[in-house]
Formats: sequence, C-alpha cells, structure tokens
Amino acid sequence: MDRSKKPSALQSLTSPSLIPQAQVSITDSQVSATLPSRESVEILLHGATVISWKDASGAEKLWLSEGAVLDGSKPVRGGIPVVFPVFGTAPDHAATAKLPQHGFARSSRWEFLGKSTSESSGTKDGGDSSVKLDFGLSPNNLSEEAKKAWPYEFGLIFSVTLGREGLTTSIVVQNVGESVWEFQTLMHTYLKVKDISSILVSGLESASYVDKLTSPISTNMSPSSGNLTITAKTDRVYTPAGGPSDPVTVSDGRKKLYTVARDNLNEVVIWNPWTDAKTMGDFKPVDGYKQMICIEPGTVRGWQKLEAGESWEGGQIITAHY
Ligand SMILES: O=P(O)(O)OC[C@H]1O[C@H](O)[C@H](O)[C@@H](O)[C@@H]1O
Repeated sequence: MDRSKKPSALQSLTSPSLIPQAQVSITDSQVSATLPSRESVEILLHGATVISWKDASGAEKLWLSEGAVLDGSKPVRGGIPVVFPVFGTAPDHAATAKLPQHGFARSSRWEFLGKSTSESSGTKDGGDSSVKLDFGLSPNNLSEEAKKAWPYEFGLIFSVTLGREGLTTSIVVQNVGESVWEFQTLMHTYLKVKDISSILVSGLESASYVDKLTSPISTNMSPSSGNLTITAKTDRVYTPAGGPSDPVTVSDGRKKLYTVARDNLNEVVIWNPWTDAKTMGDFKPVDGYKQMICIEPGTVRGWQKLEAGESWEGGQIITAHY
C-alpha cells in the first residue's frame, strides 16, 4: 500500500509515535512509570512495594524512611507495603499463627505481569492518561519457610494504576486450591505531610474503632462530629460508619491534601509511631514521624473466607488535591 496516499486522519491514528505514551522502565529490582503529563510511580518487586508517587511537578506524595531497607532483606519502611494474609500477628488464629507480623506478601519478591494504558480524548494534550502495572504472587514465589507456615494454594494480583489525579492500588486474591482458607489484607500507605501537628483526618466520625494501644485492647466509638488530630502515638483500626464507600480525607488546616476512597475494604487503620519511631532501626530521621501519617485501608477485623475456586477484590483510590 502506498502510505503517502493514506488519509491524514487515519495516518495520525495509526502512528503511535505521535501519541504521547506512558514510559515504563523495568530493572531487575523495580518497575517505574511516568505519564506524558509527568506524574510518576516506582514499585519494587520486593513486596510489590510502591516506594514513590510524584505529581506532575515532581513533588513526592509518599513518605519513605531514609533508613528504609530496599534490598529485599526486610519489609520497606514507607511507601505502600502490601499486608497479606494476616494484619499484625494472630496467635489465636491457627492458620496464620506461624506467620511474621503483617504476613509474607511484603517480604516476598513479586513478578511483574505487565502494563496496560488508557488514553483520554478529552484533554488538550491527549495521550495516555493512566498506566496500570500488574504484579503477581503465588506459592512459587515464597520462601520455603513461608510456604510451610501458610500452606495454601493462592494467587494474588496487585495492580498499581497511576493517573493524573491520583493513584489506585488494588488486590485480587484467588483461592486456586481445593480447600477453603481465610485471609486479611491491607495497604499500609505512608502519606507524606509537611507537619503532623496541623493534620486533620475526616471521615471517621461515628466510626467504631479498636485502639491497639490500650491494654487490654479496647473497642470505642469516635465522636459524631469533628476531625481526628494526631498528637501522640496512634494505632487504631476504624470501621467507618458509612461502609467502604465512605472516603477518608486528610487536610492540612483548611487545605485538603488527600482523599482516600475504598473499594470493598471495610477498615482504615490510622498509625503514627510518634516518638517511638526511635525504637525502629529503619525509621529515619527519628523525627520523621512529623512528616507522615499512615492511612491504611484494609479488611482486618475478622477474616475473609475464600472457598475453593473463589476470588475476592479490594482496593484504594488516593486522590491528591495539591
Ligand atoms: O513495624 P511494622 O511491622 O511495619 O508495623 C507498623 C505498624 O503497622 C500497622 O499500622 C499496625 O497497626 C501497627 O501496630 C504497626 O506498628
């Protein structure tokens, strides 16, 4: 076919070089993506941990400890570690009792399964408006120790979708075996803030919460109005009153910073170690707790049961407003 005679409209549709595309780069240890509009994300294969999410101006949205260990020898302190199949430890839950804190997903090397992109026609510059990166984990990727401690047939797909306004992370949990098993999962998101003393968290009004810092651990009700402020060590598991469609908003004074919406994830853990940060060897600088707040959507009160052949999906959508 004589290409010079092709109608020009068709020519532009079929010339990929004319359409701005997301750039994805893959190394032995991580996958990074940048949109034509310059937002970017970096994910380590270790734990499928998102370690950076930047807006178009290059401003980082996630807190990552300067002491974070990124070589796969321990879970990453910061970013978005994936918690599965147990949140914390569950000594009384026989099936997960032998697992380390927060399970094995954040300590295992995941496989990169591939990328997909979507274009938006409405914007003036066109091109890719989002890029989705998929990561997989199955018993084949686990250490012998983890396989022995949790001998179930499972498949996980963790997807990270970078868009112009926000970041979505979602997880599909599949029971590919022949017996029923149960799990908990959570996205341990460390959001970066300028100064924790002016941070307000809304969306937790009238929520019941488990305070993990009382002894014994207590269940409480949050007030029906007013924002949550962080003025000391905080470790609470909230169940927002409006169900998983109730978003949580993080503001700096009157300026909205982030909205965290959830899909199928009933709970939101709010964590800040405060000055106990100094007891964690990988939390640097030690006063870094002033620049972070963990807003962790998950399903962690009780257990999700999966019958043989069943699958379950949940996720978070974080919108950055600044
Ligand atoms: O130190 P890690 O194992 O990463 O856990 C860090 C924190 O994770 C969650 O937020 C839990 O609610 C906390 O109890 C825990 O301290």
